[in-house]
Amino acid sequence: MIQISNLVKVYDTGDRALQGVSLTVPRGQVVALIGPSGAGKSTLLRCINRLVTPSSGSITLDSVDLTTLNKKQLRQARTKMGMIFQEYALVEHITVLENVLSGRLGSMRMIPSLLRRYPGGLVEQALKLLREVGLEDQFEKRADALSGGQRQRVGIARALMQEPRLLLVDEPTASLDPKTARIIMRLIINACRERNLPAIINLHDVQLARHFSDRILGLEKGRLVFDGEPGELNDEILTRIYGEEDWHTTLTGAGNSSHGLDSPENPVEHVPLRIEERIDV
Ligand SMILES: Nc1ncnc2c1ncn2[C@@H]1O[C@H](COP(=O)(O)OP(=O)(O)OP(=O)(O)O)[C@@H](O)[C@H]1O
Repeated sequence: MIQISNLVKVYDTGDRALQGVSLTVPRGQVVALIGPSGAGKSTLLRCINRLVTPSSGSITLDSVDLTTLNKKQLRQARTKMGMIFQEYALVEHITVLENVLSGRLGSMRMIPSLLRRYPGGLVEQALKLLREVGLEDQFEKRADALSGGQRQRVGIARALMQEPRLLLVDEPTASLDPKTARIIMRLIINACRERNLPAIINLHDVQLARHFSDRILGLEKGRLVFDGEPGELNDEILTRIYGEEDWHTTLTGAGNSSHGLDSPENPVEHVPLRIEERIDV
């Protein structure tokens, strides 16, 4: 469980990116974080993994206050936070398998980690994760020989390799086509369901957020202006978060046939990937 209390971040430039954000995400809950550009979504994720130092407030992951840790404790805490990035952040010149294994480097002892000597059990675990994301046949390929969708699958497997207690996901689908985006979201959701893993997913795509998350948080100018179930999102709330727009088409999917998403009242709970989804991307 992650608990955030009255989190404030004021950058040196004076930008007040977060202005007192409080929230609790219990185990197993998948939360979509939405909001306009500059609302503070990335800052919130970066405060949690402490790439950014909060100005005040507290962030507690499984009873450990992340804001008061020294360097060594922080390194340890980070091993329990799996990150998935928009641009994948893979090491291009090494194999898919090595990229997945690298998820474990942070929790290995110094010398084996420097030499990248992974115990046999870890290799089996990485291969199992590659099977889970549908990439078992590609384990020897170099990362730079993969498509965007395949790269994101490696990113997911690498984050899961950490055996995290929390997943932090920053725009996982922004560089992908709509169908691949759905496949990737489904993989993330299924992984969380299976592991009872909480996740905070920063998303620009409101339809994907409504379709795949358990809960939606709306940030605007550093403040939480919505916290509710996907089905509660309506024109009025979207206007509060993003400003005036014809939100009807976004909410109904009208005029956006490429997504063709189901209604949030009938969400995808745990959907196995179809055969073509395992090999297409
Ligand atoms: N390193 C930084 N230094 C100074 N100001 C920053 C820094 N990073 C972000 N900001 C400011 O903080 C505010 C929130 O930015 P943030 O990137 O968290 O928003 P966001 O919701 O993630 O936006 P986007 O959706 O465009 O990525 C903005 O006003 C931004 O200009």
